[in-house]
Amino acid sequence: MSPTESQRPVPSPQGRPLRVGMFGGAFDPPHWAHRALAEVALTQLGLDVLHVLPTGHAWHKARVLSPAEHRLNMCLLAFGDLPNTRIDTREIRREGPSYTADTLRELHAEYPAAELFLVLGADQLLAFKSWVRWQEVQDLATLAVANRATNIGADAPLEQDREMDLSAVELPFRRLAMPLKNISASAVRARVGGPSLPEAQLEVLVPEPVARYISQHHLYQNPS
Ligand SMILES: Nc1ncnc2c1ncn2[C@@H]1O[C@H](COP(=O)(O)OP(=O)(O)OP(=O)(O)O)[C@@H](O)[C@H]1O
Ligand SMILES: O=C(O)c1ccc[n+]([C@@H]2O[C@H](COP(=O)([O-])O)[C@@H](O)[C@H]2O)c1
Repeated sequence: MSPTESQRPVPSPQGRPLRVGMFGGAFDPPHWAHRALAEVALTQLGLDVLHVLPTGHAWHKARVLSPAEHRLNMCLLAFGDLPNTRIDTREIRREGPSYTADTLRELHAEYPAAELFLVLGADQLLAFKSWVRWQEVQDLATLAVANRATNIGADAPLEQDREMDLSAVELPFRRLAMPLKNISASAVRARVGGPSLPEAQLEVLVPEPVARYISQHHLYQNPS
């Protein structure tokens, strides 16, 4: 099955509502922690389908994202072989900012009887109340959250293992159990843009086909 979104309906399971996940991100580039998060969401939430959505216009990010075409191609390479996973291009085709509330509303219309899950990392849970129409997001989907190491800057050492503190979060959310992976896309971009890095070293941070794509397309030579 082609991993890009298809109009083919997801078969209805017997005796329970369909379980549909949404996992959005800049994916600039997609890295191993993104892939691990998609995998634990699929298995721990028992998803019938997971929509992976590269962001279009990320209103909340200060930097300009790499062209959507590259981020989409890298998502196909990073997630394309996962079962029940569709790389969904609607946000990169949408005019204007990517608001998760709009995407979830569309998914709700497409899967009217389904249980929706929004898959995210702890940093985004902590920022959740800054999201546009976050109450609507919460009404439409269960937040499914993996923890993240506290030190996620570009210079973070890979072995950092302190979890973000979610104890003050008053919103209901479901935890996903995932070993901490101190990887961020910022760190990947910084490493590629730093002193020359063999492709093999990049594979510690991103799946091998993504590492090859980054190198073939000379991405992140001038990190921001
Ligand atoms: N190491 C990680 N552990 C857990 N969740 C993560 C991790 N990296 C990213 N995520 C989650 O994946 C989603 C998409 O993240 P995004 O594409 O912005 O990657 P990022 O590594 O945070 O990027 P950047 O460093 O450019 O801000 C978000 O919900 C984010 O919280
Ligand atoms: O809808 C919003 O206002 C909103 C604000 C911040 C982040 N999001 C979404 O959260 C997802 C992860 O964001 P990020 O910044 O970690 O790539 C991605 O799908 C974003 O579009 C959405």
